[in-house]
Amino acid sequence: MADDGVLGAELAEELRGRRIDFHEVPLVDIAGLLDGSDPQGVAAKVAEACERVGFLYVTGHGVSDKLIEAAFAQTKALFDLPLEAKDRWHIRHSSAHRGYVPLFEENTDPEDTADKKEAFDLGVDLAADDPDVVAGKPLHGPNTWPEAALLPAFRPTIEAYDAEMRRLAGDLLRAFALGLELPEQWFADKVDRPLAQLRLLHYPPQAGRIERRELGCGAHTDYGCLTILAQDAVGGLQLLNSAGEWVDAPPVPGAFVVNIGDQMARWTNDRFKATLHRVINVSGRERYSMPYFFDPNYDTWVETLPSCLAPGETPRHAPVLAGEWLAQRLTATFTYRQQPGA
Ligand SMILES: O=C(O)CCC(=O)C(=O)O
Ligand SMILES: [Fe+2]
Repeated sequence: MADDGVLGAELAEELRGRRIDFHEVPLVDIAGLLDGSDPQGVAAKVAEACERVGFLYVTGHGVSDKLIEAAFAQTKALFDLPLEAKDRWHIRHSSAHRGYVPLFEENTDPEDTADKKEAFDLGVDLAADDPDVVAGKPLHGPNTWPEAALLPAFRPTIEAYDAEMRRLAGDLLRAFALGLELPEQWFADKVDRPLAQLRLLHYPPQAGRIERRELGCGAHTDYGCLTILAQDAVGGLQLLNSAGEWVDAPPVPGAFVVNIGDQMARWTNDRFKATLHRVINVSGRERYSMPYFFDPNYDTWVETLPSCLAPGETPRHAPVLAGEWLAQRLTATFTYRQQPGA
């Protein structure tokens, strides 16, 4: 528990219906899914965690420690650059929501003022002549890359890490499908041109009494299918449990934090839970994290899965077009997207 006493009550109120029962975040080793020895057994554990908590730690994921460390090192090197350099890659210059996001640009919780974190946002790197890019499809386009002369290892390292995240997201979706009594590949054609976002995040240390406007990341649920988070050893991620208490999700060496986003909750009629979480860095140290948000293809309709409806039960959510949902959530939380002409 790391509650400052200022925030809990107010933030808990608006999400009362979504609170769930959990006292700790389960840890699931998914090696038996990856090597094919026990996909059903892994899927059952993953689904249980998604149903009860909406968050799990994942080990046995096959991503090398070296690659994770290298990606963190590049993340730190990027944020260590002077603001004038980072501002050249400001996200407002991108037609596809890619690039540098300064402190307080983003506001994940509309009850707050803004987030005390800086970010660098990447996505599926599409060429300028890609038909969807030419057609101006929202969120489709090229990444913004720092000049190679400044950070030579940044692009190759981050591209390698991004590829591993995409692979792992596909593996987790196979587990989700099996856990939801669907064919293992059920999600595959809905996510083969995904609106995946890799974000590199930096949270400066916070001290003293922390006001709502100065949370590292305000209370929110994620917007997509699933999130794979690498966090450094500093800590600061909290989840809201069923009793309205914020509980810590501390770093576990070698494990990713995986959580369910809004679209998977909608798909499953809330059988899989999109759980509120936030970040407050009271460690006195710089904190870095790398969440990978895996969202379906822009044109995928997310509507209640028949396998998630009991006889006589009706869907709780209207169908949404995945890309429109994501674009709306981003516009609601990023100041630059709300400017005229953005
Ligand atoms: O930095 C973290 O630990 C989590 C960040 C997060 O929840 C998000 O970016 O959606
Ligand atoms: Fe999040």
